[in-house]
Amino acid sequence: MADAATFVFDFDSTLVRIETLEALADLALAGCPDAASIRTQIGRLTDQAMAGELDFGEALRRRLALLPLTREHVATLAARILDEGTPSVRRNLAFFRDNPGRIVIVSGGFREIIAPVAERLGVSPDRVLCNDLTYDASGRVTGVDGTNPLSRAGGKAEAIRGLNLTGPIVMIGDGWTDAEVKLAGAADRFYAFTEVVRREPVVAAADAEVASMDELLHAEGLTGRWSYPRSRMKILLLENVHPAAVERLEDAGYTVDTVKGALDEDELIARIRGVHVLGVRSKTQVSARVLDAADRLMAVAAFCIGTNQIDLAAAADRGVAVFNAPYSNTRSVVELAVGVMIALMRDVTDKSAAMHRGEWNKSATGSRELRGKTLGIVGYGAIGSQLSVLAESLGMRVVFHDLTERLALGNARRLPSLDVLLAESDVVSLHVDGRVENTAIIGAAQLARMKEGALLLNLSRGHIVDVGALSQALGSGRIGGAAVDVFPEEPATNADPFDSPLRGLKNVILTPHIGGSTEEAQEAIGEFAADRLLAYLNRGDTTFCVNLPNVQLAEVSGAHRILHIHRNQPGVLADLNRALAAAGLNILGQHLKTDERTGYVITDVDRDYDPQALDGLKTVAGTLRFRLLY
Ligand SMILES: NC(=O)c1ccc[n+]([C@@H]2O[C@H](COP(=O)([O-])OP(=O)(O)OC[C@H]3O[C@@H](n4cnc5c(N)ncnc54)[C@H](O)[C@@H]3O)[C@@H](O)[C@H]2O)c1
Ligand SMILES: O=C(O)[C@H](O)COP(=O)(O)O
Repeated sequence: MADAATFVFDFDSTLVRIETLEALADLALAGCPDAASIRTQIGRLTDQAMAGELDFGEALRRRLALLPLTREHVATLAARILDEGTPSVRRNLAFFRDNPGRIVIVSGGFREIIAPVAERLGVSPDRVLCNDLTYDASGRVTGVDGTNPLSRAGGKAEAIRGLNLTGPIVMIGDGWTDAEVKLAGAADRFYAFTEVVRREPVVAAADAEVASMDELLHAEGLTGRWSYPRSRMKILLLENVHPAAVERLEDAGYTVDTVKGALDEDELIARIRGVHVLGVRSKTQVSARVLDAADRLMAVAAFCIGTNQIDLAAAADRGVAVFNAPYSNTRSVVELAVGVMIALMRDVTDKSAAMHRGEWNKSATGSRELRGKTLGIVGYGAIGSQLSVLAESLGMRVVFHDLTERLALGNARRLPSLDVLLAESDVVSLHVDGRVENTAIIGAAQLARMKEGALLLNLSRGHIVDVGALSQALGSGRIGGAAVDVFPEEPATNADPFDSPLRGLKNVILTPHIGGSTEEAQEAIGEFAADRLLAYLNRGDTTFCVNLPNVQLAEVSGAHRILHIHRNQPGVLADLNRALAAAGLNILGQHLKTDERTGYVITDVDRDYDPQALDGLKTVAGTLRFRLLY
């Protein structure tokens, strides 16, 4: 049988996330007046050596000579080096511990610092190839043992050859001295390790780049901490999603790309290949065509409330989960609704504009208080019901109409129809969802049923109101004023022009879809939607998913999790369990949830199985998507 590969790891910026010599410099130079300039010189020498521009031995000697380094400094760093482990190395300790005979550490660094890490990883001392510091009688570092090949240029290849290893040798490191090992013929493969630092010449000289231990293990066909390296999973976030989301997703190990504005259908089709998760807000249309062009897509997140811009059924039919952030901007919309109601009642925006033109027009005519007026809320969901509470606290009478049974809060009264509501209300505020059936539910006929001079607010979706009819009703004075935040056609970015029949009309407040655009709401949405995505990607949890059955799941522990999304048709669970049995998988736990369209089965199985056996599960009739998770 062929010998298994030996994995030779560099130390600095590979097994640990620091450059040892720079950390030692920080200790040795504490309180030294020239510290900044010495540190700069050391950093430059390190970079030159790592990029292959300066002989390694020469760079090492020069750097040590610059430092007042003592045995005590070295001991201090050695005592805390275990805290400096590279994140992906720390989560893959099992790989090191399970393969003690297959790991070598090779480094131009120093034995005292490397030894504690080698011990933690289970690498025996004779497989740790590194430099030995020399000290004078007072304990000051004088240099390194010059007989050790690692103190010289090309030393890594020489030291590795000295081990007389059999079988393929895989070198992993971030620096030029690591690339040289393969170039010198002492390794069969070289991976540029870029989790901590990415050096272009090193990547160019490598067989492949790996941004984490997970990617390395995946590339070598080995089992790592995760079933799939997260850094290989691409998340594309459009429409200026809040940085809190980017941070959360990147911290979890995923690769995130961002785009400031929305993309149109063709632009999105051109960008969607290779994307595992797409994040949008209200403007980007995620159509069936887009979903067809997506070859890797697992999930879409609407970093907002509305999901009418996403073809939810088409996504479900492709096993793509869709999430949103249903409550994170509710309060912001409600506050804007209250604000514009008061502004309309007092004609604030027209009066303010006149003042800016130098006109003073002090008058009470047509200005009214909110107190005692009737607010008619159409759509008594999250926003409508919260507006109801605030409006009552301002002294308004509240009536509402909703298609579904909703609990009336406070003294709010449910009305049997939209028409009754329109006839009773001094202010009508629209808070229905953006389903297609709600297109133009407020048109000429409905506006005609409203009280003479009543006000209309639309902070829900643009297509809900026939804006041509509204513009006429406002122009004739039939409607006393309107506040409109959403439009049938909205510009994709701030650089694009805006037009509407509502422009230039008296007592009409137009806002650029900013109902949910507060700092608080955007941050809360970023965090909420990112957390929903992470729960789905990392454990298969579909809580708050808007197009697949919701299943709340704990972290996978001590098992492998098989996620199976299928068309809801008879016999799928039985077929799946037959396939699991045929594959010899031992089921530890199983959940099934269905809706009228789709089924979702989660099966936790014993880890001890032949991975090839899983192929049979993908062929179960009705399968839309299959994923293994651990
Ligand atoms: N302007 C903004 O920036 C902004 C911000 C957030 C949400 N929104 C929009 O606000 C709307 C409401 O959001 P939400 O979180 O309250 O949604 P929600 O789903 O909680 O509530 C919507 C309610 O409308 C009801 N409804 C639907 N169609 C109806 C109809 N024809 N007649 C009567 N009732 C109907 C539903 O039964 C539901 O109770 C959505 O359209 C959302 O996209 C806009
Ligand atoms: O659905 C929403 O939450 C609002 O319409 C806000 O959309 P936005 O994130 O595009 O501002």
